[in-house]
Parts: sequence; structure tokens; C-alpha cells
Amino acid sequence: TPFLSGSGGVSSISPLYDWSQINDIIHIIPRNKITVQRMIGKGAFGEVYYGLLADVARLQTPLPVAIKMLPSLCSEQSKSEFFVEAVLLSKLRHPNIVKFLGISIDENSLYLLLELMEGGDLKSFVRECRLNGDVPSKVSIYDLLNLCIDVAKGCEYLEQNRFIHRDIAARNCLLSEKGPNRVAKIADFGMTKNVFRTNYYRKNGKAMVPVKWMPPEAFHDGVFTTKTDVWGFGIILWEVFTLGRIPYPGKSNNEVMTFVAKGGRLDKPDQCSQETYSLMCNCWMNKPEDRPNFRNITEELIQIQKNSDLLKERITNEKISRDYN
Ligand SMILES: CN1CCN(c2ccc(C(=O)Nc3n[nH]c4c3C=[N+](C(=O)[C@H](O)c3ccccc3)C4)cc2)CC1
Repeated sequence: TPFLSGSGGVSSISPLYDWSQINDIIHIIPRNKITVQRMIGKGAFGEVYYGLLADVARLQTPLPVAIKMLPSLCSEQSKSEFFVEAVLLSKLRHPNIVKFLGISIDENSLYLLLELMEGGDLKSFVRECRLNGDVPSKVSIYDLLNLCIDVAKGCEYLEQNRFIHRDIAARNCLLSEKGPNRVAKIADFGMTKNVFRTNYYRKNGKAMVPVKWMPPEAFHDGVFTTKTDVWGFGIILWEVFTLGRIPYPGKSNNEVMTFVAKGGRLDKPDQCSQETYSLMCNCWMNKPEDRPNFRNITEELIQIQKNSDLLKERITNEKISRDYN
């Protein structure tokens, strides 16, 4: 990437970057155009705020945005990761990838401005769809498949651009809204891969890794390819169709590594058809080359969705209540 080698002047932040060129790669937003309003999400990923961005292109009114704040006390390592990820994100443009708007730097904090996704993360959403009493769920199987197709399309774009996400999981996907026009998008591009999160596991002192979303070649040999993301996508299918269960219930990360390395796999969720389950299992083939690519996956899911319109019926009680209580 041109700015890394850099010929122009360099800034104090890090000699690594030639700032004279960084401007045309990512948008540097003046801090006075940003109004931070309220926190919308807080978790291991840091803090995300609802904010307004003034003077955006043709808009008369300020644009609502999500503002991800990098703690001002963070390490040099996190700062440089922040910028490298920002540059990578700025190159990605796809309807199923959370849009990157720009960064804002001032002496004591770094802001990452991203597309506002008001529906929250995918895992929390499907958990909210669980049945309480006899009220049918707010989603049908058709809706669940739609969410998975959205994520698969985003992954297909990453695959085409030879970008490996390395952390494909329902918790890292966001929804534009909770209503029927919801769109699922992939977010959180390793920005926080080194922030402690319950789903991550320090394998003999190495970085935190989300073992339950990883294939054997990744957690055993540290080999990451697009087929690593395919395995993770298979886990997302299972998470969506179990309405947000934790994979391998009751098993520790260590037990999962042994279980999966021996060929053990997740069971078929009740609400999921045999064909959807066999697609999941194909994503979990031992050899990466035996797993489908995201083009195959997207086509297969669209075919499954077309095959039967009875999927449009709401998830009703007798079928799944036993599995989700
Ligand atoms: C009743 N419900 C409660 C939950 N609620 C929310 C909860 C969280 C959010 C939220 O964080 N929205 C975001 N929009 N854009 C980005 C977001 C996060 N980003 C990030 O980059 C975060 O790192 C990230 C990435 C993936 C998943 C989570 C967080 C970029 C919105 C609504 C709606 C109403």
C-alpha cells in the first residue's frame, strides 16, 4: 500500500505512515463536524456511540453515524492496528459490509466513523426472536434464511477481494434495523481481535482465538484462509437456526478442540431442514478444499429459500419450544 512506503513528510503519530498520502485513502473528518450523542453499544469491542456528522455531501441534515472510540490510553500497537484496519475497511464497499465513513483524530482520542446499524448484533436479535409463551416468533424460517444470505453475500465479496475476516460469527454481524426490512452486514474487522472477549481463548499464551468458530487447521496450526471464514459461516448458520445458542453447549474450548479434531460436529437444530444442515456440515469438512466457497454457499441458500414457500410461516410453538427453553 503506497502510504506505507511513503515519500512525503511523516507525522508524529508513527513514522510508519506517510500522512501526506493517507488523506486520499481514507477520509479524515474534522472533529468539529462530529456531535457525539449517546452510547448505543458497549461490550468487549469497546464503546460505540450514536452521533451526527455535519456537512455530508448533498445532505441537508446531519447524517446519523456510529462512532467507535479508541480509548485514548490504548497502546501504540492498538493505534497502528486501528489505522491499518481503517485503511483496509476504507477499501471495502458492499451492501452487506458495514460502511466505513472515516476517522477523526485529536490529541487524546481516535474516532472511527461507521454506518449506523440500529438493529444491534445478529446474535442478540435471534435470541430476542425466541418464543415466550404462545406468541409466535417475530421471524419466519424465510427471515432466518434471509439473514444468512445477507452475511453470505458479504463474505462472498470478502472472498473475491482475498480478504480474510478471521472472526466470522453472529456476534460480529449487525442489523440495519429490527423490522421486516432488516439487512445483515459484517462488521468488526479484527479491530478488536486482541481485546479480551468471553468467546476468545488464549491458546498457550498466544493471541485470543474464538476456538468454537474455528476449523482444526486454524486452531492447531494457525493456518487462516478464506476457508476459515467458511467454517465460521457454518457456525453462524447453526447460531441463527438455534436462535442464538452457544455452540457445543457445555463444552470448554479445550474439549471442543479435541472433539472437533476427532470429527465431532454440532447437531442439527430443530428448526432447520435437512438440506440446510447438510450445507452447514459441508462448511465443516475437515479438509479446507472440501468446503464450499461463498459463491456456492450463497447460491445454495437462495435455492433452499426458493424451494418451499411454507418457510414463510411463523415459527410456531409446538415445533421448537422444546429446543429453546
Ligand atoms: C434493544 N436493542 C438493544 C441493542 N441496540 C443496539 C446495540 C448496538 C448497536 C450498534 O453497536 N450499532 C452499530 N452501528 N454501527 C456500528 C455499530 C457497532 N459497530 C462496531 O464496529 C462494533 O465493534 C460492533 C461490531 C459488530 C457487532 C457489535 C458491535 C459499528 C445498535 C443498536 C438496539 C436496540
